[in-house]
Amino acid sequence: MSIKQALISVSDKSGIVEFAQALHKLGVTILSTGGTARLLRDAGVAVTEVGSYTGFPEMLDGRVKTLHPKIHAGILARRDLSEHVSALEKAEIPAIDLVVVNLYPFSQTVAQPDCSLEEAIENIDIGGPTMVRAAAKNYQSVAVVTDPADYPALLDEMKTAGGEVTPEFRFRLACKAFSHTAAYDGAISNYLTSIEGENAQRRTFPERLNLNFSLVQPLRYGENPHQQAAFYRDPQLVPGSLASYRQLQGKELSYNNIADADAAWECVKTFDSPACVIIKHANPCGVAISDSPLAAYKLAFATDPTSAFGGIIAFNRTLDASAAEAVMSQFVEVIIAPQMTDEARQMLARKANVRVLTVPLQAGNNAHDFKRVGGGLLVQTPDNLNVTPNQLKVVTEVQPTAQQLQDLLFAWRVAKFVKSNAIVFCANGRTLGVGAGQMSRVDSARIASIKAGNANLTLAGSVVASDAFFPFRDGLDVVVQAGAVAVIQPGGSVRDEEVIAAADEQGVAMVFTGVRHFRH
Ligand SMILES: NC(=O)c1ncn([C@@H]2O[C@H](COP(=O)(O)O)[C@@H](O)[C@H]2O)c1NC=O
Repeated sequence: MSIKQALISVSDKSGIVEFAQALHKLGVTILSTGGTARLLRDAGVAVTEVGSYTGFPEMLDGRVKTLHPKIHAGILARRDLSEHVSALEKAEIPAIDLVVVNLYPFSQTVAQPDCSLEEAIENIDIGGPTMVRAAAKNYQSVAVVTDPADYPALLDEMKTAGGEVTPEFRFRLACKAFSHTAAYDGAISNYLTSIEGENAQRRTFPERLNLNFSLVQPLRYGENPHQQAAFYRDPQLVPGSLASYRQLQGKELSYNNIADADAAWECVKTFDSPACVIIKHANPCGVAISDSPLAAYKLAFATDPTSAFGGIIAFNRTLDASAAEAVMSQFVEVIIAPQMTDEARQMLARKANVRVLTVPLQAGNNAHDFKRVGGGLLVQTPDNLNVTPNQLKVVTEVQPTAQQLQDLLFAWRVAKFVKSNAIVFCANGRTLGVGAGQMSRVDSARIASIKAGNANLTLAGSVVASDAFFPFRDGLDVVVQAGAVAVIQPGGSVRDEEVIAAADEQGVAMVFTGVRHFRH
């Protein structure tokens, strides 16, 4: 059936005038609430105010506007049931065929640091969700639009189908409407269960945590082929996050591709100089900074050419043709950069299967990290701490040189992205050997030095980072014997004295960060 009467009541008024004008041209009668009606009338659109339509003026500072049987019966009546149709006729209530509503901006209001509880409560929309839910429930007869982005598609449908909207489109709109009210109520619950005290102070973690993510795409499979998987993203896109990727070419991204691409992108983003990060199985197997993407790539690759095979490679600068050509000479699963030159894109296009992503280089962090455990969810704030040179404490007789200090900070940044226990040897802005994910720190130290040897890289004169303190001197002895002359670690072990003495005994410099970077 065609749309004859619409009710428009929106807080976000973007695009509403043009939309209402188009509806009016299509012969639709428009009902509207206070502010929306004023805006439409001023733009020359004929509207009937809800108060005069119901004969019941808005009251209680707008708390009651549309909450009236004439509105809700008009929305909820089933057009396929003669009893409903005749009940409307008997009560002289015209049907409402289209509901265009978006809600009071609750999330934006409570995001203000000085938002009071009273303000928050006043921004809980009551009449809006009631209409949205009514219209969505009755989607067989009513179309409901909660997102201005859907105005053009609705108009297109109406224009091509003589004022009608297809049942499929109405169903999709209804799904979106219920998701809209669910997210809205979730935000209210998160807020109310996180406040305490007279000043509505917010705790980081609400008593009820309502999460709201939207499907980007189902994935072919999960971590293994027998597992099903999908990728969801935060509807409030975090600036510069992997989820804002654009895929320029290549096969469909897999579950592991996305997880590794995230590790690569988060790591490469932390560097200011041109950097390249190569990830395998969630760990960096090569990281370097240099004066160009090509130079950084070559150094990163040389850390561990064997492991780099089939890696995920990220850059923090525009990928140019020379870097693209070099990367294409190895087997690579995913390439990520903020932009690509046209020449680089042509170069990459020669291997059509390689997945190529661009992600805007912006600073942004997830508010929370999540890890699922049996029957529960671990939630924490992200590890977005970066130590500065003045936070470092030299604990040995030998001081690090300026170059060593730079390399120690570089090694420390890399170690943050290596699974614990992490040991990272570096020199001159590049990794030389990475020991990752071992149950003992001393084994990680041995593995890192073995890997450097396998890649024909000398550790003589290198620096080394340990993501957490050395519990005994044995780990330190291994890295010093391998050639390290300066060490960065958090400190804080009960045996710090023993470890410092070991460093002094062997004439190496050691600095404490006072911060640990476990990563599991
Ligand atoms: N109280 C009601 O009956 C009611 N009916 C609609 N609203 C909301 O009022 C807003 C639009 O108001 P206005 O047209 O006055 O700018 C919309 O976000 C809509 O969801 C209401 N407001 C709050 O509950």
